Amino acid sequence: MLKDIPSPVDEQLPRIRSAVREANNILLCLDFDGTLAPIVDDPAKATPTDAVVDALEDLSSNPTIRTAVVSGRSLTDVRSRVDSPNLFAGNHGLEIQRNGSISVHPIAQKRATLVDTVCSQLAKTFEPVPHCWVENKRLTGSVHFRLASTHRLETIKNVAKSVIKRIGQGLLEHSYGKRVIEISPRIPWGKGNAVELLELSAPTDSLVVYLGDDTTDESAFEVVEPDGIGIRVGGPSTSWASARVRSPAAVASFLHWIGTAGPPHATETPAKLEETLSQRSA
Ligand SMILES: O=P(O)(O)OC[C@H]1O[C@H](O[C@H]2O[C@H](CO)[C@@H](O)[C@H](O)[C@H]2O)[C@H](O)[C@@H](O)[C@@H]1O
Repeated sequence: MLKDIPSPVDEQLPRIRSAVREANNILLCLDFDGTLAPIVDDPAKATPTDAVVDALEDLSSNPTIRTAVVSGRSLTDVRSRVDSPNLFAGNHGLEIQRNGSISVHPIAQKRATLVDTVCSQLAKTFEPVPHCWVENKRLTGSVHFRLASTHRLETIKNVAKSVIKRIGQGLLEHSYGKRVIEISPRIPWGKGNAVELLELSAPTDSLVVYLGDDTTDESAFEVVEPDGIGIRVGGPSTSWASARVRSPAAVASFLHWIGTAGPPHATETPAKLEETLSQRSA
């Protein structure tokens, strides 16, 4: 499979519908910011839409669908914003909550002190820069610059990169998200690996569906496709996902739809489901 521009989900409905109807169980993995919650200027104010909350609550009573949130936020943070899913992965998959226990990637655990040192230094460095600030998430960190002046962006990125390189001593690395520089341990681990672990907590015959909007979601799409279904939230950019929806509003429609079209309701007529999905995402 090659990275390509995903098709609008409506065009992929026949394939998705038959996969969903043939599945005995579904593992539905969901990114948080930009997927369940619209992007907002202040990360502390990010919250899932009411339609998403309703859809997730409906899904929680469906015994054949397990829901998982897979976020770049810390586990504690994301859990405080959405609580009905069955499984959680925080810090881009470095911490996972399943079967009542939390596991943390052992190397990430060892490098938490280094992340803390880098975050403290970056917070001091950027203190005089308006609208540039650091979110310390213990296992990873984020330098936020959503509202910073455009003319400062290159400097912010260069300074952040050099501090991460100098203090991180090759044990930490940086990556870019939506108006954010992510600081993480340099280890071959991402959301895709987290999804593989979460799959162990779902019935073996589960169809895996993943919805996400950002670069860190790509490793999960890559793991899930082509046997499962990757759905990118946003415009027509290249991705490992095969389908796309426009926004968290369309995500809510998809969640409602999959709850209706999923295993226990496989007898719903396709025309009715298509009509429902297109009405909801209009
Ligand atoms: O994997 P996610 O659940 O999508 O988390 C990725 C990052 O999301 C948050 O930052 C992003 O959303 C903010 C609120 O909408 C926005 O202000 C910011 O510009 C975005 O980058 C979160 O604060 C980070 O910790 C996550 O890594």
